[in-house]
Amino acid sequence: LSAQLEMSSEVFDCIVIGAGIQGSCTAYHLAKNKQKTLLLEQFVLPHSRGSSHGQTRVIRKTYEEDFYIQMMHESYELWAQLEREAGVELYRRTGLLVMGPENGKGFSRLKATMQRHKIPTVFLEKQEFSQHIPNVNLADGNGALIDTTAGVLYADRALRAVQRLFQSFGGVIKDGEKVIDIRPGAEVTVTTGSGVYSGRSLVITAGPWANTLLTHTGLQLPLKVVKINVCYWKEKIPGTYSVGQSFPCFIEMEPKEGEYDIYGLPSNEYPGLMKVCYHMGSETEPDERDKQTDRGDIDILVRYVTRCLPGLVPVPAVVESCMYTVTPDHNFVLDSHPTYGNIIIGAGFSGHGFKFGPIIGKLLSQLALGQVPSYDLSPFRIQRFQSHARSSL
Ligand SMILES: Cc1cc2nc3c(=O)[nH]c(=O)nc-3n(C[C@H](O)[C@H](O)[C@H](O)COP(=O)(O)OP(=O)(O)OC[C@H]3O[C@@H](n4cnc5c(N)ncnc54)[C@H](O)[C@@H]3O)c2cc1C
Ligand SMILES: O=C(O)[C@@H]1CCCCN1
Repeated sequence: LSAQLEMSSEVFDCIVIGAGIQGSCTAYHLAKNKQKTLLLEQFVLPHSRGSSHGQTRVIRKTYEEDFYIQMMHESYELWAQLEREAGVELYRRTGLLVMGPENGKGFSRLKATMQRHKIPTVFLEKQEFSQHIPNVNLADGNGALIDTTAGVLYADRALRAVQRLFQSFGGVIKDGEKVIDIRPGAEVTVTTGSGVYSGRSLVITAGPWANTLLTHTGLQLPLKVVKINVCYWKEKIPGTYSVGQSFPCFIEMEPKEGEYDIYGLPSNEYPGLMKVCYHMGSETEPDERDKQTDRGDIDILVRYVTRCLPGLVPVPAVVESCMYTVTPDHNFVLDSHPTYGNIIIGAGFSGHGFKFGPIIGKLLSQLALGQVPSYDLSPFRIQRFQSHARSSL
């Protein structure tokens, strides 16, 4: 068999494993910087088995942490640049409505951060809420604000555009090639089902499969993979919550129905259906995703839709599947390997990484090139997990 393997004699400047949004954006930045780059993907592209598929994602600056807001300023610029380079629309501005307990820690912190960073925000008083946002019930004691710069990213379209641009800069994509071995060294050797490749540096952006690949490098991260039921709900009157009616995306912080946020996007990609999801799911093996049939999150959503979104039929009409790879603090992992400096890791995007794709790609490419990253990456270091045994998840 080994004689049949393609023994690549050329050495790449960099090999990227995983063609989700993070790996594709990293490969794009590397190729644009004239690095000879190979992007390896286990499945035939496009596929819907990881975390980056589906039509839409929320983009927002609405974060409690300063470091995410700072990165999002540049990420918006980089998305706009990608739109220009690819000649396609990737972003649609809708605004983002955030509702949460007025005096709760999360909502107060969010409000303060938005004001401090001067993000264009409208604060809605209880009495004017229904005039601005019809067909939504604001819970007693909840405050509401709108980040007017937020919107929707066309995810599938964005992924294709970034991969195409990467190829236009001379990058090589090999899909349907699962990496089965990694040999660290000054030149890292990567073996797939049909080839052996070497690179001066390696970036691992394998989404839910991060720990499977990291096994080959003697490292395990405290990551929990969960299956998300992506629920679409039918509008009783078509268009009630539609992007055409200027209905915004929304996040309900600390909902009465569950421990985690509930969020939604205006009806758009499937006319007459609005996407409303729970920001957590049940643990799964990435290769056996659909063995996970827990519907506890859907029960939470049914109660929420009944209480807050009276214009929707409170039974999901369409349920798609996606996975989150969650770290204990829900912050990303952006770091070099603790033992092998030329192996770079982007992982644990915890269900909120898509909007950061272009800036994460830039940061991971800087790490791969041995450059000083343009943001302080201390919130994303592997070292922060030292006190976390895997079992503490
Ligand atoms: C339902 C849902 C809603 C979300 N909503 C938002 C949102 O509104 N806004 C937002 O910003 N983010 C959101 N996110 C999060 C965002 O989509 C993810 O953070 C992001 O897609 C993660 O990308 P990734 O490249 O790390 O992972 P992935 O897309 O999973 O990519 C990893 C790739 O690596 C490949 N791979 C793995 N192992 C190997 C191997 N051995 N050999 C070769 N290839 C391999 C996989 O096949 C896969 O293609 C959401 C996620 C989900 C699931
Ligand atoms: O990243 C986001 O914006 C979405 C909505 C909120 C929860 C996480 N996923």
